[in-house]
Amino acid sequence: MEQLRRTMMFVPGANAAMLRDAPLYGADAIMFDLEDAVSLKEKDTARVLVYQALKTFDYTAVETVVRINGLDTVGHEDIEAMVIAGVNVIRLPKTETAQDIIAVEAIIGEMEVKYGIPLGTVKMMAAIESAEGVLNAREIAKASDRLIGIALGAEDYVTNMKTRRFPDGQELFFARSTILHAARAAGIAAVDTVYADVENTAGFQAEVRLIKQLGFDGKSVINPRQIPLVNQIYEPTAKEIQQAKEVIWAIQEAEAKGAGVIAVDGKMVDKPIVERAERVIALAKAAKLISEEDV
Ligand SMILES: CC(C)(COP(=O)(O)OP(=O)(O)OC[C@H]1O[C@@H](n2cnc3c(N)ncnc32)[C@H](O)[C@@H]1OP(=O)(O)O)[C@@H](O)C(=O)NCCC(=O)NCCSC(=O)C[C@@](O)(CC(=O)O)C(=O)O
Ligand SMILES: [Mg+2]
Repeated sequence: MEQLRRTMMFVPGANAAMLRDAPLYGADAIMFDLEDAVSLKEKDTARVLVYQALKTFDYTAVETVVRINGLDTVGHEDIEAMVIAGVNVIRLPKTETAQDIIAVEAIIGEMEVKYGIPLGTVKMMAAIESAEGVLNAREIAKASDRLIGIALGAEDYVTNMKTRRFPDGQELFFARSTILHAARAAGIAAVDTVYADVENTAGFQAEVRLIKQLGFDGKSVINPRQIPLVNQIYEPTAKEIQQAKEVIWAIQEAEAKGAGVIAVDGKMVDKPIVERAERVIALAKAAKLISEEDV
């Protein structure tokens, strides 16, 4: 079954109530934050709270991700606690080089051996948040078999680029395109950045439509209100599902007859079009819009 990564909700690690309620809002993944949403004096508290939350609450309906601190601060302690707690994915912020990934991977592996967890259980994500990271995106995306995706961290990125975020997102076009290409070349997910203005629904929807058009798998979000807005834009429509089914039925019929290229509704259907139709069906099944037996 296709793993949906339309919405990855940041949850500040030191906020106990948010940790408890986070799985109730329908995000595909919850990203517990030990990094920038946690003040320096709360780093240890947040680590303990997230550890306890992972051990106590029922997060089986979501993918669990923890954004750790860098290895130059308390990242090592974060990794150890999260591997024991059974997190699905560790996200490294501010990734600049493939070596950053290799260093974190080595610690995860060491912890899995130390605590008797099968090697390779804990997956990784890399957030790219600087010019250096964007320029190295290709090597970063291929640095480890544990990587399930790479993400853009645009607030840090625009700061590094000596600009700010604008409504049309032009300042992010190179970074988004580069990260997407790196992810696709490595066969992993591409996750877009947060949208800070929680009250601006129209601006948020416009950004989600743009990143879907570019090809991102989904977006990091910071507030439960943003989740249905993303999911709704990402969900295949009834018309798209019907068209996808017709393409698949037509190609199945053509193959049975030994035909090559065919037409559906006057439009040529070939291999890439069939692949896209199959993806629509896979996404519709993962979102439970149609049953597993359908098509
Ligand atoms: C934005 C706001 C303050 C608004 O507060 P408000 O109070 O107005 O929200 P309301 O809508 O009124 O809340 C209604 C109910 O939902 C609950 N609720 C809200 N948010 C929830 C949530 N996230 N998780 C669970 N529960 C939640 C709330 O507790 C309440 O529950 P209840 O009282 O029971 O009704 C709040 O959302 C919030 O703190 N967000 C997280 C911010 C954060 O994590 N930032 C760090 C990550 S970005 C970064 O670091 C940049 C980056 O690195 C990114 C990259 O790399 O991509 C880069 O460089 O770009
Ligand atoms: Mg950041």
